[in-house]
Amino acid sequence: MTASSLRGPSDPTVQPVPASVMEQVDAADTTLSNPKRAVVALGSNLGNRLETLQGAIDALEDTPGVRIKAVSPVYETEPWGVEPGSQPTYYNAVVVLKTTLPPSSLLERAHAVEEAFNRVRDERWGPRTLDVDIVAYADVVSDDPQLTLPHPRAHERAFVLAPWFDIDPEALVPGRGTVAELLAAVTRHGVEARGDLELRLPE
Ligand SMILES: Nc1ncnc2c1ncn2[C@@H]1O[C@H](COP(=O)(O)OP(=O)(O)OP(=O)(O)O)[C@@H](O)[C@H]1O
Ligand SMILES: Nc1nc2c(c(=O)[nH]1)N=C(CO)CN2
Repeated sequence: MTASSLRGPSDPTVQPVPASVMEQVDAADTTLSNPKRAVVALGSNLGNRLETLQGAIDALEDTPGVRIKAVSPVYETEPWGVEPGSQPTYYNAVVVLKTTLPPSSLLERAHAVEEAFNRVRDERWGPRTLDVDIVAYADVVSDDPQLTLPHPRAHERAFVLAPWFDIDPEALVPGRGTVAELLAAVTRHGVEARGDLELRLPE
């Protein structure tokens, strides 16, 4: 549907469509014909971590309007933001995908995938079977607390930047700089590549 097909001035029973609604309709049209690139970070520190990360990748790929384009190596990482030794280590990975979903729908899907893997939300940065964060969506910058883009802490997390750099060394964090320079500025202590483990790109 285009803006002009909705406006139809010849029918007097048709109410004018507010400009804000038309902007949303046009934006959705543009997204549908022009898939956007998004970067999603995955983490798990409870249960079978590798199986859970693979399950999350497969579930994302099973989403209408989502195609996974690249899957990073697996990193084993010390829990960030909590007392050292207070939680099991994480497995972390990053995927790059193309999507026709708008950012809010991609987040909804991310939450549904977390729930499918029995994610419990209690304490902040508590241990979890699965965390699915939207790291970046095209070049969108937003401070909406429901969906802040890029992710407000991604630029300071080696467990996000290192796997992201591996699959897209030229990547930019909108408003922050290149992944390469951000990665050079953070400590990689406690962030180890697990070359013996592998996540598959869905077929
Ligand atoms: N870019 C984003 N990706 C995922 N969630 C986000 C994002 N920006 C804001 N949020 C909001 O953050 C809320 C808390 O998310 P979550 O429980 O995954 O946080 P967390 O993983 O414990 O911590 P962190 O946000 O530091 O990774 C979500 O309900 C979501 O609405
Ligand atoms: N190493 C590591 N630490 C974390 C992680 C994570 O994925 N990996 N996720 C968190 C909340 O999103 C908090 N701390």
